Amino acid sequence: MIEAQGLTKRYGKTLAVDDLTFSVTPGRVTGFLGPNGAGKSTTMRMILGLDNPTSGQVRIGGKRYSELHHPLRTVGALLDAKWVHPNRSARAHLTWMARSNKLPLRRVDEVLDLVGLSSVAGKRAGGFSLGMSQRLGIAGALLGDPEVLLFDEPVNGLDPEGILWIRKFMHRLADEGRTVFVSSHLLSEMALTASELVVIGKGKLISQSSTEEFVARATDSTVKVRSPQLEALREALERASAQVEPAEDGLVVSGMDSAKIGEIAMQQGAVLHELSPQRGSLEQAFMQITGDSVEYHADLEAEARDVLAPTAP
Ligand SMILES: Nc1ncnc2c1ncn2[C@@H]1O[C@H](COP(=O)(O)OP(=O)(O)OP(=O)(O)O)[C@@H](O)[C@H]1O
Repeated sequence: MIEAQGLTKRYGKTLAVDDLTFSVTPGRVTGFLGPNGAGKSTTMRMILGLDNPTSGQVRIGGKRYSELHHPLRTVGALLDAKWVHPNRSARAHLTWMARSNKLPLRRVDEVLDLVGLSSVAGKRAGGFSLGMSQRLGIAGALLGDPEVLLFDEPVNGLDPEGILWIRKFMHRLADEGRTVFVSSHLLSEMALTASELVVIGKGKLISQSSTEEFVARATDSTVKVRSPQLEALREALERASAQVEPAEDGLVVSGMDSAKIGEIAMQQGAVLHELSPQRGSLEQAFMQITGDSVEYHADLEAEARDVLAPTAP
């Protein structure tokens, strides 16, 4: 469990983190979402005691980082995958970490196996691809078998296979009952990875909710309906104050949920061939919620375009 209370960090004139209050619970992946420069890394550094808050506090399992007796057994983190000494092998790097933190050396081979690096354990980390470096970073985070894990932009720059691996691995860690907090500016990625979202912009909390709620709250949900008795159904829905638009082979209904639409269809004796809620994307949700902030809006629009754009042939 991570709990931030009024967490604030000022660097000179820059208010990097502004009165953040949120909590991250065990057993699920919580996404920490916001555009570049929103304050995600600064928040993570404060959670890990690498930076002191200007005001407010953050606790892990009820304690400040500096109060933890065995920090690596409580919280593991991947902040920058490339900080490993390039001439050290993966195994030598993890052994050094285990020794300096008084962790059992048998754990080194266990974590190498967990992240699938056993076969390259003796190779120089400097020759690793980004994906392998991320795995090594994750192995380091897992050395102390901690309950709480923090990952800062873990999929940045990875190929689709690497992204999928990280996503599955995070789900697995959460399924083991751990607290998994992962930052990203990739909105689509977070929709697939996280079931809970802490969303920030300009250092401030925009929302904390389930990913589903975040999208549902911020986008207009509609329901697609197909029926052989379309006209009669359309009239009945309009009489019940739903907004109805024609679609290619049916209707798109807003202002009414699918349960109510199904009841009205039954009363009309209309057969339903389709009754499917259409959800907006996380991108739309973020745009809507942060729409009043021109700076972020532009930034996010560009990001959403990058995320969603098909790659050029
Ligand atoms: N050590 C520092 N000194 C001065 N300003 C800083 C420092 N660290 C961060 N900042 C500023 O604080 C703000 C938040 O930065 P931070 O790196 O936490 O954002 P972020 O959401 O992690 O973005 P990114 O994904 O680009 O890293 C930015 O305006 C940044 O320039």
